[in-house]
Amino acid sequence: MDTKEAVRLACKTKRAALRAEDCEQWTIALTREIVKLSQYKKAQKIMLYLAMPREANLDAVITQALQDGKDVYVPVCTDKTTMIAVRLHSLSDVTTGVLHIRIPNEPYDIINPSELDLVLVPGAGFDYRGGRMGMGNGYYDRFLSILRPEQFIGVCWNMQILSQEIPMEDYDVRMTQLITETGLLQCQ
Ligand SMILES: Nc1nc2c(c(=O)[nH]1)N(C=O)[C@@H](CNc1ccc(C(=O)N[C@@H](CCC(=O)O)C(=O)O)cc1)CN2
Ligand SMILES: Nc1ncnc2c1ncn2[C@@H]1O[C@H](COP(=O)(O)OP(=O)(O)OP(=O)(O)O)[C@@H](O)[C@H]1O
Repeated sequence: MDTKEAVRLACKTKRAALRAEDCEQWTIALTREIVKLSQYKKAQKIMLYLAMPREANLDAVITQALQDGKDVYVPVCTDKTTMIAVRLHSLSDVTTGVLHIRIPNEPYDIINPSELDLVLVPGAGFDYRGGRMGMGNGYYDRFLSILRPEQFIGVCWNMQILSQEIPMEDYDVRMTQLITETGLLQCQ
């Protein structure tokens, strides 16, 4: 079996090779799939993420959620192991963080993770059993460890779901559901 780092590199390489035009098309379908989810409709406090290039993009979902009057939160990494959820009032009220990801401008309005109704979780790759390959710092594993599985859904492009199982450690948090541009998938 491949090592976790080999799988991570393969996932990141495959994502980096995607065409921007394909990602734009998929974003339209992904947005539609997310906003029709009952979990999305029911959620008042929702954590999304500000996508990196080629990553499943949620900007249109964020715009919709703000319009729907939901409280929107996005991740901010404050050190090598800690990630906090910070309120976002507008997609234009952001700056670029050290990881070259957009983050909200300070001052931060931070929410306790347990108060979130729904967390949409990014990943470099997922498998059909809900295994997740992240960016390698364990930020989401720590963040999600105190939440119930119904509170979070993995988000990626359909081509990022691997047929091989992602190597998982004890601390890795499994998804029970994945959402892609082709729809919702219940993990086995
Ligand atoms: N959009 C998004 N935000 C997120 C995550 C994510 O996966 N996606 N994260 C999920 O945990 C956290 C950030 N984790 C990250 C960990 C490592 C790298 C990283 O290594 N990036 C570049 C190098 C950094 C740079 O550009 O200087 C790389 O891929 O080589 C990026 C994000 C929180 N925010
Ligand atoms: N709950 C936890 N408690 C302590 N350490 C953890 C925990 N979860 C993960 N780690 C540490 O984080 C490191 C990275 O984990 P992993 O490779 O699974 O990250 P990832 O899920 O891919 O990254 P991310 O969540 O940041 O996208 C591991 O070496 C592990 O030691």
